Amino acid sequence: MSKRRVSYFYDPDVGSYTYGLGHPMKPHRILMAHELISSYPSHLLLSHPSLTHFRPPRASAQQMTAFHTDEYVHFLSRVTPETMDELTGRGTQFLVGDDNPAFEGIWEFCTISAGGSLGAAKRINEGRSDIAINWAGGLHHAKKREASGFCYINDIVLAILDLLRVFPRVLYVDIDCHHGDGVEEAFYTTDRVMTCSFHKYGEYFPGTGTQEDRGRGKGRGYALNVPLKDGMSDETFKSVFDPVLERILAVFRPSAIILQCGADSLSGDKLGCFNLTMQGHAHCTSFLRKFNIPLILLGGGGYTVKNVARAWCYETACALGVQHELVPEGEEGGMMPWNEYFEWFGPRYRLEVVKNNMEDVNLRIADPSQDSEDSPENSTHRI
Ligand SMILES: CN1CC(C(=O)N[C@@H](CCCCCC(O)(O)c2ccon2)c2nc(-c3ccccc3F)c[nH]2)C1
Ligand SMILES: [Zn+2]
Repeated sequence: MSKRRVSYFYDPDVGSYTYGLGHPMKPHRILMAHELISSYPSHLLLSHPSLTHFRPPRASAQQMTAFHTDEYVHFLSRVTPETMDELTGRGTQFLVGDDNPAFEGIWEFCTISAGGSLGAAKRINEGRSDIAINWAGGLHHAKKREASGFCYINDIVLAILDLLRVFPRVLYVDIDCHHGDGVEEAFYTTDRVMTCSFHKYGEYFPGTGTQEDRGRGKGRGYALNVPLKDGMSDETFKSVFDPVLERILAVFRPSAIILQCGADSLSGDKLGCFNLTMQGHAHCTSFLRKFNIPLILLGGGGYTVKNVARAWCYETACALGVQHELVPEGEEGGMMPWNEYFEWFGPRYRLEVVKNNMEDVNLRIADPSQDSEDSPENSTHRI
């Protein structure tokens, strides 16, 4: 495991924001991940000699308008729960539907999330880090002029725009259970950014991301969608991830990479429908790290908070190449050190996300005699 210079961006205020009662998105998970990462013995993670820890400067409105409209950014900087209805024309503009509430501190939350990803891009642009991490980033649904899917400011698009000032070609990889539509849309017509998203497709938010969507004009062939079905397992995922990424790296030859590590693709996620273990999810980080191309790791979805913290802690270790000290190879998940949220990890208190026995629908053989409209489920039952 050769060394990598790693930068870790974290703002201790991020965990205090809440989307409101009953909303599945919990910024508190970022705090839990940080507490777990901090709980490992000194030489391991945050005090590892190759890791530099930053509290990133908050992104400014001006930085955000590199992608978003002035009107939308100005709106986000002043909207409150009280003024939301009036300022959005009863939810018809900017914040559509119940997914994207105007919660207390929404503007500060956006500046922290985007500030971390812009800090990461700066470190990579300066050539001072090989890998830069912002678990508060990865908000891939946010659009130019409106919020979507719990995302308000698209920190990923902002970071990629910054990288493009230095690097000729940027690769974006997205392993969130939901299609990375906001990032794909932003770069759909350029050949300087390749977007590659692995996601559940079929009666699932946001509904985009079919294999046929491959980019437009100069960007044709520079958007890649891998639509998947319920129950995706570690083996299935690896069998499609590795060959697709090998080919992209050989043909596109990216000069920088951003990996969105949405953790709702883990087994048992509250909103997800895949069956990845912590190691299966982290395989993407380890796989990409090996190519020694400047790499940014970002967060994303993830709604079973204890498993989000486990995955992002383990992936921080993968970035440093010390994951086998946290979970000895071949052994079951290692007992985790005592930490602020220890009781959340019961009853085994281990650094593990184990798979369940749900069927991997991706393994069903599509029956060619069925017309394509039928979902594989139907054809299997038809006698
Ligand atoms: C009108 N249609 C119904 C809406 C819809 O189905 N939205 C998805 C949104 C799921 C967002 C997933 C976000 C993400 O995980 O991809 C993410 C978040 C940050 O980075 N990535 C959704 N909302 C919820 C939800 C919202 C509020 C309360 C409870 C809920 F279950 C679950 N799933 C749209
Ligand atoms: Zn998601």
